[in-house]
Amino acid sequence: MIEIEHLTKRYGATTIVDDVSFRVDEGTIAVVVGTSGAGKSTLLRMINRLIEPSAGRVLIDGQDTMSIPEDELRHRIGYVIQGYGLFPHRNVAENIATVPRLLGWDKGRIAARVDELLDLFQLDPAEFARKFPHELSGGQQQRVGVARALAAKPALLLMDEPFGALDPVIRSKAQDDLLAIQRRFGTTIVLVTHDMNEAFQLGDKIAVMDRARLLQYATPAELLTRPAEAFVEQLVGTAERPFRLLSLVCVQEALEPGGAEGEPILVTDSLRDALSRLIWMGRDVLPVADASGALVGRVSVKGIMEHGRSFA
Ligand SMILES: Nc1ncnc2c1ncn2[C@@H]1O[C@H](COP(=O)(O)OP(=O)(O)OP(=O)(O)O)[C@@H](O)[C@H]1O
Repeated sequence: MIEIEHLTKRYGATTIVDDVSFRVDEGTIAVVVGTSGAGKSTLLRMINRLIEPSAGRVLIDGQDTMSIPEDELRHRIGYVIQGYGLFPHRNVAENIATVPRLLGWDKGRIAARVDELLDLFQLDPAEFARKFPHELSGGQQQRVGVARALAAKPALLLMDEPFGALDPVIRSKAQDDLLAIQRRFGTTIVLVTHDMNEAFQLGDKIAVMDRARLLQYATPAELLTRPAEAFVEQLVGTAERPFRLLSLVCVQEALEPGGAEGEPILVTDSLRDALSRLIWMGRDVLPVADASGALVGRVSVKGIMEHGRSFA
């Protein structure tokens, strides 16, 4: 668990981060959103002490980061930035091995971890381990950057606009991959983004910042249904509200008995996906299947609409 308490950064008379407090539970993702210059990156960098706070403190599993030597802290906290920050003269395997090497892992253990991560990020070790960053696409560099940050199994991963440079298709895949890997390793993540869709897709909790202050820290559903201030409401986008809410609910929640014609949708898909498919196919009902492919019922436009109205 990470606890941010009254964290503040001042440069001269200007306050960049103003008395920000929130808590990130173990194995969850907190996303920090807000306008440009709101202080998001500064907040993130105070967590691993790349920037020293003017006031306040950060606790990792109850331990004050000020009491942890800086190099140890950087090993315990992975850090991914836009542009990936890969070492240009080191190949992919060497890049990923950076922190395990500093920690003195033996060669066999490092090699096994590098292969495991390359596999996980769908980069064939035989093809990619010896390549240099300039020989990779942007999406591949991004994956190597995240793999490197995860190499020594950090307790916490900080990500500053990690997908900012990717095109929309690769970006969406990178977000899905991050979620899958995060669920697998149980990594705690704090991620900064400009992109509200990304915040809603990834965040267990979302922190909204504006002009150095934290306006609200809440689950995506709370942010949509109970915005603390007009600014939050505006940022979330009132027109998008029902669709964002539907994207947070599984088909399971609106499952009805009975069958229907056509290709089934999964119980774990979102109601937004289901509605989109229903509209596109010009149908009123779709069959629903579970992970094994067995039909378990159906979902209807009417049922989804009723669900959507219950949010209001
Ligand atoms: N070393 C510094 N000295 C003075 N002001 C600074 C310094 N570093 C950052 N700032 C200012 O602090 C404010 C917040 O910067 P920060 O990068 O944290 O914002 P941000 O929310 O991450 O912005 P963006 O989304 O545009 O990256 C900005 O107005 C910036 O100009």
